[in-house]
Amino acid sequence: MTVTKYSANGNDFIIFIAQEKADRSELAKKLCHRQNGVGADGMVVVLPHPEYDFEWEFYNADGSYAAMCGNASRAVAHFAHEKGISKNGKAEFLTGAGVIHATINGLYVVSDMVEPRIIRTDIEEDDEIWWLIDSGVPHLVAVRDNIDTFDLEQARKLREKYNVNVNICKIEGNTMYVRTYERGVEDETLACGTGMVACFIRNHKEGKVPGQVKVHPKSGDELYVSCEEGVYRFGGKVTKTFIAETLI
Ligand SMILES: N[C@H](CCC[C@H](N)C(=O)O)C(=O)O
Repeated sequence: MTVTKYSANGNDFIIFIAQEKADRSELAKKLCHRQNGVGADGMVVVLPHPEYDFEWEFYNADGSYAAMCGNASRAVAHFAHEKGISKNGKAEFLTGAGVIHATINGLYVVSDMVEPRIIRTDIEEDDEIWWLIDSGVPHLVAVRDNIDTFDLEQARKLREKYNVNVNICKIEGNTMYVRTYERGVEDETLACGTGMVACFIRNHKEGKVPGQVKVHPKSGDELYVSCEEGVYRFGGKVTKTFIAETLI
């Protein structure tokens, strides 16, 4: 089977087209395995849809299904556009969290995120306040002055306790820095789109940042997140890295 590999600022994905929905958890585990497979943080299956350009299935590297993935939404929009599945610089597709509208301009892709939900703003863990925000998938967000260190043991505990992705972030002027421990990868990733959006939502709601910020994830790449007329938008470059014929 031919698969295409993308990196969205270090968050990497295997993408392929299928005609039928299926439980592809085992396949995702195999293909995402860093040594025995192609290696990726997640796997996206592009499926036909009667109303939208396509529908997707998204799986984390551990085979778990997730409703949404911000970085994969940008990568798959570019993939679909290049394949002619979507046209005119736009892609409109159905995810587990709702319909995503993406705009493709060369390698720069912007996804309009689904309506987020601020679930809790009062979670106290280890003497700091975390917000629980669903930006397509659930995220805990803490804001710190310094994110040079990220205690992954603490992140793992919080991930298990709340079944979420765990983010720490800091602000410097109109620039936000984000580090994310990702559910389903069970480690820190180099970027997490819904995590960057969740961090922006907290800081924007707390009046700490304007309506658009530059964001640097762990990879150091530069992306942006904005809130325009109530729509949370997330943009950055994507890179198509490989086309591979799978033998497993
Ligand atoms: N690990 C997430 C899904 C992928 C999110 C992330 N890769 C993104 O870019 O939004 C979860 O299971 O909730």
